[in-house]
Amino acid sequence: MGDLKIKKEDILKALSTVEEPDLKKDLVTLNMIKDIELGIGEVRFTVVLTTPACPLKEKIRKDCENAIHTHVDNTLKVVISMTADVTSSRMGTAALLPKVKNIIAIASGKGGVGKSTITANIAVALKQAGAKVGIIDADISGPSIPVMFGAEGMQPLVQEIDGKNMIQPIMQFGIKMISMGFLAPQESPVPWRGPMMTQALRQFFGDTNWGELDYLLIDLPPGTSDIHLSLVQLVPVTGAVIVTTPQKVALSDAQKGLMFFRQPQINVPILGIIENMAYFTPEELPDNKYFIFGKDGGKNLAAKYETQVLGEIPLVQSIREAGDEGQPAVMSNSIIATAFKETAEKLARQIALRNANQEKTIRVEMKV
Ligand SMILES: Nc1ncnc2c1ncn2[C@@H]1O[C@H](COP(=O)(O)OP(=O)(O)OP(=O)(O)O)[C@@H](O)[C@H]1O
Repeated sequence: MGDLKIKKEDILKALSTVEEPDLKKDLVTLNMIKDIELGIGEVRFTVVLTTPACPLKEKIRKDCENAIHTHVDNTLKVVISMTADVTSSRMGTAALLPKVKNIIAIASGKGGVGKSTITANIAVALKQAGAKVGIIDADISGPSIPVMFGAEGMQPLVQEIDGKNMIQPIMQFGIKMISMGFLAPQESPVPWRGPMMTQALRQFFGDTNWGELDYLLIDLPPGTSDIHLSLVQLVPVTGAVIVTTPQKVALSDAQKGLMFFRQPQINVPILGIIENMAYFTPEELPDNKYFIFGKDGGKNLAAKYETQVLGEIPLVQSIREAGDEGQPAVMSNSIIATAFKETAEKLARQIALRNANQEKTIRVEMKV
């Protein structure tokens, strides 16, 4: 029977047998256990995860419960609170946006493969999991984010903060966002030159009041452009996600996009590939899959470049409709929502892993 003889040390000892499946260290060493409280016949504690969108949440919870039942007392009631403190790739040293923990570039080779759709849905999925999320629509000359969030015509306020005029991002569905679509009339025929686009991007980072964010997603224009170069020069980017369809032409362009980030002078890690329009499915018959753009293209690309597929999103009419109506499809209650949520979880996991590895590298460098 669980009673007062049980000590916090017994609980910690039991929990030190539970391994974080990705980080391959135990939860106590990783400092993930907080606020242990012992009551009569029960123990309560908090597990602090590296992301609220942790796909292994339930496994970790079960493993903790089993460890206490095995090593302490099998009649003890175990009450676990799960919270998250998102790890940062930026180690608090960044001059620009020091309170933004992770900056994620969402890129594609070819246009129209669904990059903005993926950005919008991943952002909502991360927010739904409990993360603080922002989006920069870096497609300066062809912004889609305002439409996808039903935010067309909204105009950001400008507020003076510490003597500097700062743009307040638009807040829609709990996500902060900025886009040229909020700042300039979209019918304008004026062509954007490279330096003007770079200047706009600079403003999105430096003159916008982002506050604290766990994930800032950057919806890049298709291909590789001045904007891509400006992005990596402006801020240390945590990692890039490549969106592609399984089609041959899209894949060869995706490959170029991927190689851009891998160049030694750019050196942005690839977090994974999202295959969009992986197959067509009529929503009422989800088991019927038609591979109209080809099959396994994303998988093969991931294998060739030693990265992973974060998700395979089907081509479904309601995804297009949701985009046009300004309510990302992940907000509906459907199998599509699940596909986006799982993709967001896999991405969050890769970010946490990348940050853990970076920490290791820094520690090793410091020892030398
Ligand atoms: N999985 C999907 N199922 C159905 N429609 C989709 C899907 N993904 C994207 N679409 C639709 O395809 C069109 C293009 O998508 P989107 O604007 O996201 O592409 P993009 O890669 O950002 O384009 P670009 O970079 O050229 O602006 C949109 O109308 C969108 O609603």
